[in-house]
Amino acid sequence: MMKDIDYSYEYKDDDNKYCYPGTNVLKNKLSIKDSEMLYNAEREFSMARYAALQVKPINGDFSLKHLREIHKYLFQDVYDWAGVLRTVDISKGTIFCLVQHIEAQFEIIHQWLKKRNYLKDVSDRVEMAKDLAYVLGEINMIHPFREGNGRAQRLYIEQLCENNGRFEVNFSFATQEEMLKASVDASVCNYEAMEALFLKCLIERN
Ligand SMILES: Nc1ncnc2c1ncn2[C@@H]1O[C@H](COP(=O)(O)OP(=O)(O)OP(=O)(O)O)[C@@H](O)[C@H]1O
Repeated sequence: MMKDIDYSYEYKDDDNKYCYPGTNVLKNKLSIKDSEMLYNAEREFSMARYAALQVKPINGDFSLKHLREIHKYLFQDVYDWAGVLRTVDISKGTIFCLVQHIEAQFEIIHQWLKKRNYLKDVSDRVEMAKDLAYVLGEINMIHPFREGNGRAQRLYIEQLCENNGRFEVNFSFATQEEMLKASVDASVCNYEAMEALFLKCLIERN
């Protein structure tokens, strides 16, 4: 049973620069000033871009630059700051990485992956689930962007699987609640729920 925590974002005052004055609506290229309309439009645009990247991924070295390129592609229609690291500290019950540590913290994960040849040699499904759970749990805690972290990091993970060649990951096999619980648990270095989520979502290719 999940604790009753408010998972909406909280920001410091300097978040104002991301939003239209007096609102919590993110400034956007579509000039939408209604939060529900923006939510829907942003989902539609990013879904189309997400599908395009699934067909033709952005090649990269799984560095923060690579993740930024993915985010930029996904949100290019909606936000000027697509692909740009956030400049405001954020929390959702969980306090995410402080702005000044984002690059260094991501580099730790990048080096971890590099040492493991970007998981290219993993052939065991359980081992792959364990490694991906760690990577996603940690990247989620970094939360490099003001919005759109979930979508960008899921694509990044899909591309890690693609790079391995033996596995595919289909996140639609897990619910949003399962992802949320797994993410919250991972924030205190408990990766069990995230591993279980990957065991549900990882498919072995023929
Ligand atoms: N309290 C929390 N602790 C840790 N992770 C959280 C928390 N609340 C949400 N998350 C995770 O943050 C991610 C969503 O981040 P964000 O809202 O920036 O991305 P999004 O792409 O806009 O959303 P979504 O993942 O719903 O498509 C999800 O993976 C979610 O599980």
